[in-house]
Amino acid sequence: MAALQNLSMAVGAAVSALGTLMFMAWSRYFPRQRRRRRRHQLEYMIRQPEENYLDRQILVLGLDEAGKSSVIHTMSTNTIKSSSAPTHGFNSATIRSPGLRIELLEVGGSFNLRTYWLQYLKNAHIIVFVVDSTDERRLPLARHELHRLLEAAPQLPIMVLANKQDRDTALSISDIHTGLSLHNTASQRAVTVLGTSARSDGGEHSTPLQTVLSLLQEKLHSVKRLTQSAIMHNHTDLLQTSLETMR
Ligand SMILES: Nc1nc2c(ncn2[C@@H]2O[C@H](COP(=O)(O)OP(=O)(O)OP(=O)(O)O)[C@@H](O)[C@H]2O)c(=O)[nH]1
Ligand SMILES: [Mg+2]
Repeated sequence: MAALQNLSMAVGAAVSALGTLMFMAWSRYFPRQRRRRRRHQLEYMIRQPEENYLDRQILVLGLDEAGKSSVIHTMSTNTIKSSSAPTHGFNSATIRSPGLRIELLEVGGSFNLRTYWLQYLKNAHIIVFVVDSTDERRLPLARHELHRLLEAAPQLPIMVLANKQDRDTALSISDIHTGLSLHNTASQRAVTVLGTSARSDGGEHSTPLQTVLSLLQEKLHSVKRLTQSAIMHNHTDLLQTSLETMR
């Protein structure tokens, strides 16, 4: 009888120890699961706005001294820079606006760097081609470089900025348009030419750079990017079939 009593006490103690262990395991495991779930929800909420952005790139090209860095500075900071050093390589700034994260990327305009321009077309959504309106002597060279881009990527929108309109010696927008032979472009899309100044408001023939930025933002909501195979020289026949959507 005593042996039976001892056995039932031992079984009772074992059951209670097991119950305690199971309770401890349960209470440790579930709060951790809940914490993990809450952390995932939080991470998702933090990531959400990023996922709603469209990443867009504006490729800013043009001859050396045209004013590319100055234009990028004014657009991205809404301030005027009194001087600017030549870009040895590239230079960039990021602008955020509702639904867009825009990278303004300049590749320097010196002779050596111009040979690399075409390599940057594949990531661009729009080209902004900056021309020094006071540099009449090099307007034919600017035309040559611009038409090289137009031929390499006929589908890519291009906006030309006739910059330095604040200067007395600046050519008019219509002179720049003619000097760049834009009426001769075989490309299907019209190339917009806007007068600008990165130094001041540029007077009555200028479009403020913040207005230019708004126009670009509008365009960037709808543009597509070209695939690598669409960036070619003299093989425009394949271009029609090589467009891909961004998302
Ligand atoms: N008056 C005037 N000067 C300008 C304007 N934009 C740029 N500049 C000046 O022109 C010079 C060249 O400007 P940058 O912005 O460095 O030219 P860039 O096209 O970036 O030149 P690279 O980097 O060498 O290819 C600098 O001294 C600028 O201050 C403008 O709208 N008006
Ligand atoms: Mg520069």
